[in-house]
Amino acid sequence: MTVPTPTDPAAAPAFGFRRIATDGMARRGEVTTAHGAIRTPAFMPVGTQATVKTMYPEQVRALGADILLGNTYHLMLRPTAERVDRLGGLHRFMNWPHPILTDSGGFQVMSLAKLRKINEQAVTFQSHIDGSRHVLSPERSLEIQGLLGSDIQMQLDECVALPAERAEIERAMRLSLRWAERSKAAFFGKPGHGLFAIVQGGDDEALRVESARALTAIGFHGYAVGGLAVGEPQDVMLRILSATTPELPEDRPRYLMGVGTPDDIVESVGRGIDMFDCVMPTRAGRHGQAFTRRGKVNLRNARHADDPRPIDEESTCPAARDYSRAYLHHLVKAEEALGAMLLTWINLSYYQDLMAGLRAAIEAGRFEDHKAEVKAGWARGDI
Ligand SMILES: Nc1nc2cc3nc(NCCc4ccc(C(=O)O)cc4)[nH]c3cc2c(=O)[nH]1
Repeated sequence: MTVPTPTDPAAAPAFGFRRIATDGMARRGEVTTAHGAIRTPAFMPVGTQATVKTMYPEQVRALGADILLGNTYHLMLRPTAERVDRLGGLHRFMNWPHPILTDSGGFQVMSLAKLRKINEQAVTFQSHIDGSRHVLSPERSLEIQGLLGSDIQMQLDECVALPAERAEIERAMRLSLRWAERSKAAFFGKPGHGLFAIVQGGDDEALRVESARALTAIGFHGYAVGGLAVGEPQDVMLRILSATTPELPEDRPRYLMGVGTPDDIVESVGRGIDMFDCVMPTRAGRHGQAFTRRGKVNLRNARHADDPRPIDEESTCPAARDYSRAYLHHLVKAEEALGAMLLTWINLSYYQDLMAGLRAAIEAGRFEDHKAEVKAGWARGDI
């Protein structure tokens, strides 16, 4: 790997987080990175294979996204981190000159790879693409994320699906703690680049508190809550958040991995979470589903076949304002690519509008009122 030449410290701002306002547990903040600032609460569109599927990066930026998520697992297999590095890094490669967070690969290995084995040293697995064998250690994961040029790098961890035996949850949580120590020791830390630890502990509050306190004692630029959105009901996720976020430093960003629905996001912001990522808006868009201020709309449903109304005439998003439901229904039924493009645009625009509304409400000290207004919109049902 090319040894990362430390950029001129004066050139890149230090990695940082500042709280602008708080309202109960909800926080309005800003993360600063080498590639720009992130307004929080923030939603990160998922760009797994160096693209937010069906979207131009300029479009993603225009709808208000400050940061994208990339995946170590996918990019190490194809086109490989070394090739992306030779081509100038992930920002250059995908023409996204703004912040990028990369997941460390552990979760994707467990959900995608074949013949995977985990031990103290590393995860070994076979590529789901061509069956080639790979080893992912805490150190190799950060080497890959450094080659990609990721602004926020995640520690390698072990996430267990729920429900699970307490002994299994504890084993994985402790392994993740030891891997957090190794990650901190291995992190190069170019100016403006941060390393986030990941809290594990399943649905066990005591293990979650132990993990959060231990990671805080080690010290990281930010803290993710992992091991959720893995099949547990929303009330379990929220109970775990309520037990975990108070144990994390108030002056560092908190990132809830893989979450979630608009309701998950609103409830989690109210429990002190600052950053989110989820494939839901993009994947649902490719499957004919639209997220709107008045809830979800399934454009595959025949009831839309003659409906001339746009999805949301008040939206600033051209895809939500300038195209009829009848047309979207037609495109989806005909499996036309434009259907996936327009619905992905609609969904990401809605998620960014949701985040912008939450940020403004926290600044105005009216988070609870705004939460009630947003939920009332979803309940209207006249979509
Ligand atoms: N390193 C690391 N990464 C994670 C990613 C996650 N992603 C999730 N959940 C995604 C849930 C998910 C999956 C699919 C869809 C859809 O098809 O719409 C929506 C949500 N939970 C997650 C937990 C972890 C974790 O502990 N550690």
